[in-house]
Amino acid sequence: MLEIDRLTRRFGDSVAVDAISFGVPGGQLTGFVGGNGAGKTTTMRMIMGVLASHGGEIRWQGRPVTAVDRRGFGYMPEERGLYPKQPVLDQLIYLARLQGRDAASAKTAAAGLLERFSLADRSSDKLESLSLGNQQRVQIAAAVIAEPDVLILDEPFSGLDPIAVDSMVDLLREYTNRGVPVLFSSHQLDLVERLCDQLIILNRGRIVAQGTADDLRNTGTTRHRLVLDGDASWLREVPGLTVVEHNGSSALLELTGATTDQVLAEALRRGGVRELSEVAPSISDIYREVSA
Ligand SMILES: Nc1ncnc2c1ncn2[C@@H]1O[C@H](COP(=O)(O)OP(=O)(O)OP(=O)(O)O)[C@@H](O)[C@H]1O
Repeated sequence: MLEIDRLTRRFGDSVAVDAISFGVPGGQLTGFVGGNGAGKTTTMRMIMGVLASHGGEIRWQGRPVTAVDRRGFGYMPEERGLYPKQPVLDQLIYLARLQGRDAASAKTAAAGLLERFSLADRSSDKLESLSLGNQQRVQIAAAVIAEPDVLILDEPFSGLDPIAVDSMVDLLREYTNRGVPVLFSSHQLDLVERLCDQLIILNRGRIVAQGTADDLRNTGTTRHRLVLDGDASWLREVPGLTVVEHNGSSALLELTGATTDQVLAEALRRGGVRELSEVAPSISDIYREVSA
């Protein structure tokens, strides 16, 4: 378990990360979401020790993390970090050797990862000659080449095509199945909702929501879909509800005082009702609610 305890970082007078606490349990995929400038990258940099913290503690397996522990952490930084002018395979072999592998096993591991990401035929090409998505795949390979104990990935899915997203997902699952804690940031909320065991939503340096997707959905506002025979625009005049969306005979409602029975009775009085159903909030809805 990786534990973040009241972690804080300032830049000048502004507090980029404000005493945040959360755990990244082994075997779980934890998604880190938040708008631009929310503090995700800053937090990940502090976890990796590439940026000093101004307060709080990071613990790995119950004690303060050390430089030696961090050598076993795989990291994909936001600024990426491989050499554009070096051949892809050589860079991965170099990284594997830095982790103490012998030449033969470093080459096997590097070639295996390139194969897995369908890049075997680009092994001797310079990184910069690959498309951005393929460069991204190599960066991911670099983060996992040493078979890390912890994985910290800053936007690993950005720029990936759907096939590459699937191989990335398989890879992350492989690590969580081995018991590795995985923390990744993303702006792709649908993906985060689908994948993560736990979500952490950050806003202006603070955690504003945390839990499983179901936990978060339960805290969000439930809405109602009402589909009528005729036009639904009269709903805008009804007290005790807000029309969130209106399209012809269909409306998405937030009840702010009115009950479903009252809405149904009024709708029936005005004509036919085809549907009245509860709509659970999506993670995007919750994200908007807590980040407002
Ligand atoms: N080196 C730095 N010097 C000054 N301010 C910084 C520095 N790094 C980050 N910040 C500030 O800290 C805040 C958090 O930035 P951070 O990059 O951690 O956000 P983020 O959640 O990763 O955003 P994004 O989704 O845009 O990558 C921002 O206000 C940013 O401007």
